[in-house]
Amino acid sequence: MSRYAHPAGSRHAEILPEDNPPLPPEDLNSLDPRVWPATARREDGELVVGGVGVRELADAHRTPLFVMDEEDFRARARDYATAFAGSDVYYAGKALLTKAVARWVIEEGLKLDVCSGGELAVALAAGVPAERIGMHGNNKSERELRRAAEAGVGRIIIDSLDEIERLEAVAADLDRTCAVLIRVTTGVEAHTHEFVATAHDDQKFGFALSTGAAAEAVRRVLAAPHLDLVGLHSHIGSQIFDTSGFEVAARRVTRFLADVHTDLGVTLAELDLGGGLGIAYVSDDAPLDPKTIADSLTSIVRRECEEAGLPVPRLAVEPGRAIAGPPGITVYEVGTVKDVEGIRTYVSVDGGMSDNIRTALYGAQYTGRLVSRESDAGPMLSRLVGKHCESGDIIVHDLHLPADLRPGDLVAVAATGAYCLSMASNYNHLPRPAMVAVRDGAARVIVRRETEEDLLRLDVG
Ligand SMILES: Cc1ncc(COP(=O)(O)O)c(C=O)c1O
Ligand SMILES: N[C@@H](CCCC[NH3+])C(=O)O
Repeated sequence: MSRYAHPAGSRHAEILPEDNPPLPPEDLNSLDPRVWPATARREDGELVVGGVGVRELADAHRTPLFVMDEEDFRARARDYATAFAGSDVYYAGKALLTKAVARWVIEEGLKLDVCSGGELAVALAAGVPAERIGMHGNNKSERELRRAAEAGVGRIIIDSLDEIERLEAVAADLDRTCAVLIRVTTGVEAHTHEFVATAHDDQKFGFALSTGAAAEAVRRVLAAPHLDLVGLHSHIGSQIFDTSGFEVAARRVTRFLADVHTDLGVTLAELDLGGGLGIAYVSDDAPLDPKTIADSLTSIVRRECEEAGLPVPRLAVEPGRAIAGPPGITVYEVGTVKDVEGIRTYVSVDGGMSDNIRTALYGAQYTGRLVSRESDAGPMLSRLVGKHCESGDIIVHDLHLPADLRPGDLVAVAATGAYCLSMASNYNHLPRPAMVAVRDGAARVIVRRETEEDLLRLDVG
């Protein structure tokens, strides 16, 4: 399973990925529909996505190139909206946020979660109605809070006592009331990498239920005249493949809703259970479908509320990866193929950790294929690496590519739509790649490639 690798000594060490390299796939040219975008197929041997061939894309837009299957992205957004009808689905913009992406999610009936002033600026520039935006962040500055309050965002998720004071002061100054949720940590440890698990007690997000911090936050917000407490928020982690963690978290938060009701006489109307739903990075990952998740979450919250004699709150979820990840691929050009005798073959491509930091950061697993042509050659166990000055600059640790792979071939890595462009850097002064949206045989640049001028633009010498 493509869980994350874990640092030595981590308490998650029991889920380290297998040390043995995977067996070669039966067919090196196959495109598993669980992993590749919905419209991906081969035509005359070449990968075509959204009706556009990768060679044409690479020639027109160069490589590395992020290619986003727009119809697949929209369909995934719609599936969430349909499965969670009657609830709110906030697309988590941290996964991937561009003006086009923001418009797609709004057109498909979702709302948008941002977690910084920069993401808020993109959302507003895209024309997203402020009331459909929710704002997260464990250290929102006064400036960010002011911008959000001035714009009239629909809700702000409170993450610290300092923020309660800060937002109250801003709202008072603007003479308006801000709707807020309180982010609570439930003590649920999702089975994921410790850098991305977010609901255990010993971390920076939210207010712990177990220590009384959450109850104190509720009291403070209720006492703030310009804050309107509408609900609670809980997010348990990322790349989660089963609902058990959500169920425990939902139960604990619902019990806390009941305590708030009994102790403070306040009925909170909203419950946001966050994002974190896993996707298939490799073929043996088995993600849950939105309907299963929706049914499970709604029934557990309903049951808990009935038992506690509470009205059922309006639910919200915040999927990011599950919408943006699978429809995106990265197309690279092979530059060098180096056989380190008796060990493995290193295939170097024209990007690397600057366009996909997830392998280096989390030990994330990916899969890839030769996509500019088909090949009958046998499998060559390869390590797909970038062009950065780091030996950890690895995109895919173990990947079977055809043994006749040569410089100039195009290789695509699947499921890179989420947290690749959004976490991209300019390390070694590599310009960040473009992203093109492909749909119905047409390609449209939605983020242009950086140039050397862009790299020098901020360097004022
Ligand atoms: C508060 C919050 N909501 C939503 C998400 C989106 O998570 P994912 O992209 O895994 O669905 C995250 C990121 O983990 C998050 O921190
Ligand atoms: N960036 C992470 C997920 C963390 C999201 C924010 N809580 C990833 O690529 O898996």
